[in-house]
Amino acid sequence: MSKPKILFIDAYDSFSNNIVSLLTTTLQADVDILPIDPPELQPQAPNFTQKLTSLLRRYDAVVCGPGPGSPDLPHDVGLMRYVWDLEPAHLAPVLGICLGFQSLVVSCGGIIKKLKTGLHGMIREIDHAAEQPYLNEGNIFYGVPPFKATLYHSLYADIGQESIPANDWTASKWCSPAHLPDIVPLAWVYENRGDYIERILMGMKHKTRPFWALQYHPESICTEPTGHQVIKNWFSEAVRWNRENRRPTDPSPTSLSSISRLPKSSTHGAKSGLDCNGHNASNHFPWVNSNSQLASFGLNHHYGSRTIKLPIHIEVPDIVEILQGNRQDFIILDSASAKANRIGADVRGRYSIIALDVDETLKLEYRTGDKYATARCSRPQKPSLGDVSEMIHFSPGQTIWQLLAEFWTKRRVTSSEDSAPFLGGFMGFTTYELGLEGIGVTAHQERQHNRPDLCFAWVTKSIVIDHTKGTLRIQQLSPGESEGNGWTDFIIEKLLTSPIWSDGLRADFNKRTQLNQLTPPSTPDSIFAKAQIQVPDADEYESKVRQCQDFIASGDSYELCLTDQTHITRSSILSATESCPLTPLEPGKPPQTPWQLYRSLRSRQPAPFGSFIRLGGATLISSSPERFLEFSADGLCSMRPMKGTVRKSSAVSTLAQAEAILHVPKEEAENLMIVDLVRHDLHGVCGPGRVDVPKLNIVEEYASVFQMISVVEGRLPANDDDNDDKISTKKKKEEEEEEKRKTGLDVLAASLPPGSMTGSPKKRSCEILHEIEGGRERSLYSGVVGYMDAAGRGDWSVTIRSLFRWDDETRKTTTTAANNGQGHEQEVEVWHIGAGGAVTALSTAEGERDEMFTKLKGPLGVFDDEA
Ligand SMILES: C=C(O[C@@H]1C=C(C(=O)O)C=C[C@H]1O)C(=O)O
Ligand SMILES: NC(=O)CC[C@H](N)C(=O)O
Repeated sequence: MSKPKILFIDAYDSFSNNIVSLLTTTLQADVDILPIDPPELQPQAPNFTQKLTSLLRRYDAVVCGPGPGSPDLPHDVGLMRYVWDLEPAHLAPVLGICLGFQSLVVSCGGIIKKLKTGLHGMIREIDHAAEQPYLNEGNIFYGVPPFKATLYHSLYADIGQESIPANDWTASKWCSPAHLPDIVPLAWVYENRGDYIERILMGMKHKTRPFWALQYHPESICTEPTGHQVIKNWFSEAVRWNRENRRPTDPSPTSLSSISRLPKSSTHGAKSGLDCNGHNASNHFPWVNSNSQLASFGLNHHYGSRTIKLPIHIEVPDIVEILQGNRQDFIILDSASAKANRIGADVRGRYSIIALDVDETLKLEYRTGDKYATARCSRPQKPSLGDVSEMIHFSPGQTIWQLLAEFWTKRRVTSSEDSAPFLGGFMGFTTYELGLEGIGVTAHQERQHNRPDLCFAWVTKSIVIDHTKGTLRIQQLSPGESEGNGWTDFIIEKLLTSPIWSDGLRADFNKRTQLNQLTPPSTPDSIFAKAQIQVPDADEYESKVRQCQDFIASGDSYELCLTDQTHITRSSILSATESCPLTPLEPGKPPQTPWQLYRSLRSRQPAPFGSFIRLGGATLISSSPERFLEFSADGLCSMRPMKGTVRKSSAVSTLAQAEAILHVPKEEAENLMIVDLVRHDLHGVCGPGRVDVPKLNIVEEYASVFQMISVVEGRLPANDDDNDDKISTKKKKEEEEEEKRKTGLDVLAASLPPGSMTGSPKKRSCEILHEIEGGRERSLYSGVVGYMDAAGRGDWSVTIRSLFRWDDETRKTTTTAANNGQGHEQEVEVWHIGAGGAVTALSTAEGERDEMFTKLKGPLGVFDDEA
């Protein structure tokens, strides 16, 4: 028997791929995905109905999915509302889910209203018609054991349920209301609102047509699997209806180009040669294979390394200070919390990675909206020749991700069993705005700058520190097998003979005197004293929280990660072209140089994903606790969304106390919403049935806060996977070839911006946040930082709890000296710190304001820290 075919109509929800996965795995079906507003199927077009019916005929059944907004707004439901009203001869069996459910209710004459308080990520016992034989005909809940399900909605169906007296409820709850004869209720949830019980319709069927619908989310990780029986029952009913009504079907594949598939289901009708980012596989970048000076950078390199013991007193910045004076660019991924975690099983941030000689490496840069990327490299050996740069033009359909993938794949190096997590390869950052471009949100005003949204350096010389083993590995990718050796010996010699290596106490003294000489001599301390700090206005922030809650109440979002930025303006220590002095902290003085700010932040707030980055005109100093995505060369992708924050205090100082605060429905729901969103992102690249949640809502301890995290894992389709579709055509082979190429980079590209920084559904939430946050760029904040190495592995953190500045954001101001009243001109630099938190229906404005200021406190504190 051929596989069932289902059409899923997607209303731009961040849970859609989870539903497609559920349908594919529980029904062994092929599921095609069609957005609610495909350009080829416009309701105003003259032959729309005919086109729609001929499309539906190709499927055994249709699912109308969840989504932001209201079923009363045509723009929010698009195509959905037309499937209910087709002529009887053209009907197809349909299952509506959430927004799809509400759309069916509206088509039957029901009214949609706002719940007293939205129920997002709330898990409730479903009261369903399991024992109603008289409803047996089409009762998809019949015989289903009790189960709990996750809800994600602000709106509900009013079918007159409130007017039924309590003592009539049991007898009437499964009866069609007299004024809405087409609606047969099949399931309810009862929500205790304190002074009354709200009755919320959770399931229905249409009296005469083949339509069923669920208000809850059957695909959520917290909906009990017992509930999956409802999906099976629905599909049996759909098949029965098709058979009994001799519904005409059309086995030919559709030619609609808006239709897509998750990877690894069978191939009919899927886009050929296009991956999740719309790359066309056959449309390669000629630049990558050209022999231009930059395109051949790092090709045919071999790996060499030497490992030495790391003395206990040596820290990551010490190593950089020994090896990297007088440089402009830096990339340091610093697990500053690792030392604290050395005892015990917690290996978050086990490694630190220092890129060496970043000035001399190749950098690839891209700015959103551009149709090209730039490769650049400086020539320190021949400074008179200046920097080299090449423009790499995109042809239609090409993206920066494809360029990176091609460049990366050509530089593959195999790793041995005991290799470091990073051998060399890409390291860098992306901005929040790069992520917005990927999901089609491009509402930003004309940009007043020319900064890159992505800057990756191809790092060939690096150091990996294993904090658990206490070792340091010096490694190089170099053209000849043994060419690296001389260099690694030289670096080891330099480390071992440096004064601080062998003698911790003496070294500390030496380090200070030695490096003090690097401090620009002409910088009077008074200049630094007055940093102007502009923090968000507390009342305004609270009012923004309330605006978010209005959008949540109207059904436009389920959760919004609201953020704001603090700006610190102070006299400039570093101009764009200058090297970055590695000045140590000076006792009794606040940090001045970027390096001192980094040293200060890492000791104030040691974090597993800290970093110091100077690249592409940006300086980023981060103490991020949040891993975004880690992937292995063989396709295991692990994401670690973080939601739920408690500040450490005398009242909350132990893990048990924090757990008591965080294991409450509000916090768990916030985290669950992002877990389901991340599952969707991963399903989109890994395919149906390939995503699991090994950890849900685990509380972890950090330097100044406790955080709740979850772990979501996806397995990319492997090369040798069985495809149960037996049809072997040339086209299928090509598609399989294409899918084989999926790597962690595809997951990275498909998952930005990080869901924990947007809220859900991602696209609509980002549009709303853009409006509420005043259209300002978040820039590096809410982007990601990390690496993907030459062996195919990667690790990325979310850029939070950090400060950043751009070299081009300096200006001249005139200041008046206090002692003589004279004005003098000086250059100022501006640092930015983003902070925020997830707003839900259950948030309070004061609570969110406090959370934002708590998160701001750590990074902001470095400006008046005294070493
Ligand atoms: C928005 C921030 O943090 C995000 C929001 C969190 C929350 O709402 O609990 C937790 C971690 C981050 O994903 C921030 O640090 O500025
Ligand atoms: N998940 C959904 O489909 C939600 C539907 C609708 N936007 C609501 O909030 O009620």
